[in-house]
Amino acid sequence: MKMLKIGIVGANGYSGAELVRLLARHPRAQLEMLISHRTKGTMLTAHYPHFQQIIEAGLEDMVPDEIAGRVELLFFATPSGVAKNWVPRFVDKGLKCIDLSGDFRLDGEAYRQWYKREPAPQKELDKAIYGLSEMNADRIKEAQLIANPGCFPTAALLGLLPPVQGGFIDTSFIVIDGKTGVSGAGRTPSLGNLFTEVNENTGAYKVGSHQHTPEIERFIKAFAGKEAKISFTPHLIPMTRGILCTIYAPLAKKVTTEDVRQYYRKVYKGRKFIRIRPAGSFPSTKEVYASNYCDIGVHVDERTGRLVVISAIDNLVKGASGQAIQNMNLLFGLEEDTGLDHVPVYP
Ligand SMILES: NC(=O)C1=CN([C@@H]2O[C@H](COP(=O)(O)OP(=O)(O)OC[C@H]3O[C@@H](n4cnc5c(N)ncnc54)[C@H](OP(=O)(O)O)[C@@H]3O)[C@@H](O)[C@H]2O)C=CC1
Ligand SMILES: CC(=O)N[C@@H](CCC(=O)OP(=O)(O)O)C(=O)O
Repeated sequence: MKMLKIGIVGANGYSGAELVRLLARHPRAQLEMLISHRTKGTMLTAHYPHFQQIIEAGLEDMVPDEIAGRVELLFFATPSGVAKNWVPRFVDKGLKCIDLSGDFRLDGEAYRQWYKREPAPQKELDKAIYGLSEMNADRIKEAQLIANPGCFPTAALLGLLPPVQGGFIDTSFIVIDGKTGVSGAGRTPSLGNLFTEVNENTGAYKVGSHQHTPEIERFIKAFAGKEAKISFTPHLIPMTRGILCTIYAPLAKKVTTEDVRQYYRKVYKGRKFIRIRPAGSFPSTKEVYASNYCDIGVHVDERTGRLVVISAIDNLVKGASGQAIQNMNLLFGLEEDTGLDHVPVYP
């Protein structure tokens, strides 16, 4: 069996280490190069002893010519602003790249506005295919460069797109209340992620200015053909993993909860990682913990004339590294769930 030679840039960050964890048991993946920045030259197990006797590899420096000779697929699990500088030279050499950051998800002008830095070259932005696996599989299969979706956009779009596509809701007034675990902020230390700041505490952040707002609006338009105006507010929750989005939108026609639920089932028929909850059941983050599932519950509120959608994912798996591997599987003609068929960890 031919193994895929894989490199991971940012292998000692949380999403990089999650790629390592999942790929270590992927039947077609060979972890050929683990690359980092400040920690290059050290062993991965020096940072993550849980990999002892499983992945005993060193963290290497970013040397483009060497990488191009050793790997055929390169994941970037680096902060936004890094991949855009490196991806062009790998794409030119024919490598396939999957970027977990926001560098290739927006058009240049929106990136400049929301990320406050210069965008990637237009040639690469034009090449990038948005990796929302359940909605874009045909294009992902043909891609050379995949822009892996953000964690909140994954939960929000998988929850929102079916009722937008079905014409069930008015897209001019969508409210998304997002909640995230602290691992979403990565392993690089910061004041706001100290135990004392986060424990027994909950608050909103980046109100009206979160970089995932234009990403969600852009891909509602791309996948459902509708202009949308969303109000998205993220909240930091004292838990390690998980994203829960509670979405409210005015109904555009008279429907029952069962009508809407049946429509979701039709849209996601055959999609292994989407679980539509039965009547009266709504997801929580623990029910998808450490798995690639996205669980969705829906409710038509007849009193207010609004649709309420609740979607839950694990931010590091379906919200980042799991979906990136799902896209790798699509890209290399493998079954979509290869190496990802994990049962959620509960409790
Ligand atoms: N955490 C999450 O839940 C999610 C993360 N993402 C995205 O994934 C990316 C990584 O996030 P996360 O894992 O949380 O971040 P971390 O802070 O945990 O890790 C960042 C990694 O990037 C490396 N790095 C930093 N700067 C450079 C550079 N200039 N060149 C090469 N490597 C560099 C670091 O290496 P070193 O430590 O050696 O300097 C480290 O390995 C981000 O773009 C994030 O937005 C997307 C969805 C969800
Ligand atoms: C808890 C926390 O801080 N989460 C991060 C997750 C976003 C992320 O990972 O950034 P990009 O998708 O834009 O690359 C945030 O809300 O900014």
